[in-house]
Amino acid sequence: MSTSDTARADGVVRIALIGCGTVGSQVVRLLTEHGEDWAARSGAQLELVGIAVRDAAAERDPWVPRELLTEDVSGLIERTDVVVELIGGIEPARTLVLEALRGGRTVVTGNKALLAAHGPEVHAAVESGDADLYYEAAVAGAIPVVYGLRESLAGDNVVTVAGIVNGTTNYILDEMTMRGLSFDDALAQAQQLGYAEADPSSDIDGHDAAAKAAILASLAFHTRVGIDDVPVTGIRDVTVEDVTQARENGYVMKLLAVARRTPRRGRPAGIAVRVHPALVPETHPLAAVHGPFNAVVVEAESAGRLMFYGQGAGGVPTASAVLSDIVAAAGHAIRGGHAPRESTYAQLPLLGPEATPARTRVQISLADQPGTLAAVAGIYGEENVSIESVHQQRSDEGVARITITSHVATEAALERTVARLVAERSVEDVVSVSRVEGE
Ligand SMILES: NC(=O)C1=CN([C@@H]2O[C@H](COP(=O)(O)OP(=O)(O)OC[C@H]3O[C@@H](n4cnc5c(N)ncnc54)[C@H](O)[C@@H]3O)[C@@H](O)[C@H]2O)C=CC1
Ligand SMILES: N[C@@H](CC=O)C(=O)O
Ligand code: NA
Repeated sequence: MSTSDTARADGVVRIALIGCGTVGSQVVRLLTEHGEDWAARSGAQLELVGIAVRDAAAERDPWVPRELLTEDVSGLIERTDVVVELIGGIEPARTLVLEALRGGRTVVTGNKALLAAHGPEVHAAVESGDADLYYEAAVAGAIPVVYGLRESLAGDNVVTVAGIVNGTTNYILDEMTMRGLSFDDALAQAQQLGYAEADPSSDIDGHDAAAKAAILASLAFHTRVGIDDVPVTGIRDVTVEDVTQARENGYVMKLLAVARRTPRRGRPAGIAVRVHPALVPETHPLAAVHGPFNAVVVEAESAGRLMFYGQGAGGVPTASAVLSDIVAAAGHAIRGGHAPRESTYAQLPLLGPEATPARTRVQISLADQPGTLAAVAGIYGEENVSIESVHQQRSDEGVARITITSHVATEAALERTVARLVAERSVEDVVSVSRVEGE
């Protein structure tokens, strides 16, 4: 008898929770507080049969039933239909998720690190075990963007996905921009509020956003994209001066995950996925995303532009996404049917820097003499980078501060341009190089 046969026989879907931290504890609360609603919506009685923890004696939130705590994870998995993995990280999460799926148990997880690093293995286990995999919480917390791409946009062709998908870094950049807080103080607050990963360097260095970008790109473009396919720059080097100056010039600095499909403006077919800080015009909807909030803008051929906005981090909002997956899984266990499987039929190639579209805003200090600006413009021209605007801020003691904003060029051409600016004799300093997105 398979696990869903058992569930169908008695109408009870047995749930194992692995990990009872920021998100897991809220899942326990919501499961117990609103059990009647979940039963009515899924047609199943949801029974939390155990909570696997590392230390059963540790202090817990008052609503966590102590009698359900166990340190025997495998023993717990064997007794259940749906396994909710909320420990995070690669091991032992990978082994436990594979064990559950191969045993025919549906898995609900918020673990983007695991999915982005071991997606093929996890999805293969889904196929082998005839169970389902749900991961709404893995990308942008409460925002139903996994559902949106996997189900709502299954009848469309996505062209671009661009968003703020890490609450911690958005909180930090926002506090630096709006309140002038230092990076360290803003990070400490984000940790206290439960937004940051157990190891916050994965937020700050962009790896959490890169994992989410890989998952979003895989869903959007029906192509397998892993975390190693995503070039990433985090926000560790962003200073209060950078964000302040951006603001003075009509931009807001955001850590963006961007995934684009070409052909676009005559470039070859493929996809480019990136995570990096970028200047967004203050009139763009992403500029208005404050605090730990996330937003994902999707452009699709027929639907046009869609924007998903909401809370991307924090125990309670993330638990909402986990609960929606649990209710869907329970409904399928009782009534039949499956969640959509991994779709990778398109297998579009990943574009390198020579084919990846990008724009930059470069600030240089330039000797204020005849012909120096022409030399700089010549470098842009020779590298086939079209200049959108040139702005001279001031000229002190024979040195002019110039800001050059490019049109869309390739990443490689922009990198060559900057390297040549650094080597150009009349350029005293390349003060900053920022990506520009969203125009
Ligand atoms: N906190 C957030 O805002 C969000 C978190 N997520 C994801 O949800 C998952 C959980 O995140 P959090 O609750 O924030 O993490 P957390 O660090 O607060 O909780 C994880 C819990 O798992 C426990 N644990 C670790 N290894 C274990 C093991 N072998 N057996 C049993 N328990 C074990 C830890 O002791 C801890 O209590 C992660 O994959 C994370 O990326 C996703 C979206 C938002
Ligand atoms: N650490 C993450 C939490 C959810 O994924 C974030 O800050 O967004
Ligand atoms: Na989500």
